[in-house]
Amino acid sequence: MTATKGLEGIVAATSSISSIIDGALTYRGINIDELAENATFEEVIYLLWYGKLPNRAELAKLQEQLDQYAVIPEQVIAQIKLYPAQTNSMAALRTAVSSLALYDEEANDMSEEANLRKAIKLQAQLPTIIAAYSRIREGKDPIAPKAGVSIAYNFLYMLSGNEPADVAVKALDQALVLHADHELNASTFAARVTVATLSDIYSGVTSAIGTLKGPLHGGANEAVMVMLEEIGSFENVEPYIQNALANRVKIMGFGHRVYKNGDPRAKHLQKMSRELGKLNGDLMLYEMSTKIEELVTGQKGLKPNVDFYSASVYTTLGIARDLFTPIFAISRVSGWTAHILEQFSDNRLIRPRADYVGASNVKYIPIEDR
Ligand SMILES: CC(=O)SCCNC(=O)CCNC(=O)[C@H](O)C(C)(C)COP(=O)(O)OP(=O)(O)OC[C@H]1O[C@@H](n2cnc3c(N)ncnc32)[C@H](O)[C@@H]1OP(=O)(O)O
Ligand SMILES: O=C([O-])CC(=O)C(=O)O
Repeated sequence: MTATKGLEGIVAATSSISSIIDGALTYRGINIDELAENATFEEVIYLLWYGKLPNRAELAKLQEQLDQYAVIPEQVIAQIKLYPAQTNSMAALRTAVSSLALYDEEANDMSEEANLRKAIKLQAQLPTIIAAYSRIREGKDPIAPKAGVSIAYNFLYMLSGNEPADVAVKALDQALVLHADHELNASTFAARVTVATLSDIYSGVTSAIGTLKGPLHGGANEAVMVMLEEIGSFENVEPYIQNALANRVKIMGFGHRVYKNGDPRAKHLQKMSRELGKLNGDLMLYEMSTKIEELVTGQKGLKPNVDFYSASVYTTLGIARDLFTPIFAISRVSGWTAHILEQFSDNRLIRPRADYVGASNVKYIPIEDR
């Protein structure tokens, strides 16, 4: 038995949810470019869960269900109020999502209907949790979700209490479409491993949130913003990046395990970053980002991934840096739950082997002789 470090190139599941073939990403067979240009996030959620685009009645029913479940239990709000002031936003989300299960009577009901209902609840409640966490730490009261509006609208509304601008809602909605699913990425794999033991869907999503948090995965969008802030000016891009590359420092938001010729989602976020920058009358972050891309791609051949331009997009939308990865989770919970439902539908325990490289034939030494 020989191990493949990081399971690179290993096919570990069959799935009909999303594919990456020859550098092209599809959700249920539909190219991401078409979805990014035309679909709403709610249509994508339906597509991922049910395998087809919804008609008007089906979409209206999903909207009704999301409205019905968007309010989070009072006890979860009360717990968020007790989190220490400096709590990491993804740790807060992970803890709050785990505690949702405590107040859901059907948390351990493994029937298909209950699992689908819990997927809808999770999708509806993640934005409410993150917005509540954001307001509570600012010393403000959480704002209740509105009915009849999109997840993108509701999230921006619950953050500020103001009606969000159409352009902001549209940009966030497109970002949510682009982040919704991505084959067997690390957090989705973690979710599938968890539920393949026949553990519950809340446990699966909690595992996934913990996995998305890391800077080699979803945490990279926040790390990109940290880098942009450290660089601070367009003039400083070149010396900063040259120094980082010379010292073999990883440039956040570049490279990908699967895409070697570029992430098809990045161009949409780049375009959004430029358009929002123009509208705001401030293209500095966009221009710094394109300069970083020119240098990193030119010298290392590494291309930007989905996390790179999302940093300037979210900042231009006025969103706090540490909410970037939680926003990724608002989107990706649609994919995680689709994969969890798929795993349940044809389950087998996921239990690979390890190539043992430790010592052998070692004798036990009594404690007094050590
Ligand atoms: C939504 C997402 O999860 S997208 C990914 C988000 N993560 C990031 O943006 C973090 C930065 N990128 C990375 O760390 C990596 O490219 C990963 C984690 C995405 C992919 O990792 P892997 O497939 O394991 O590639 P690995 O880290 O082995 O890199 C291969 C080579 O490219 C280099 N490399 C890869 N990414 C980068 C980078 N961002 N900056 C500089 N060098 C890099 C590595 O140093 C390595 O070089 P070497 O062979 O000379 O040692
Ligand atoms: O697929 C991956 O390894 C990471 C990624 O881009 C994603 O999860 O969107």
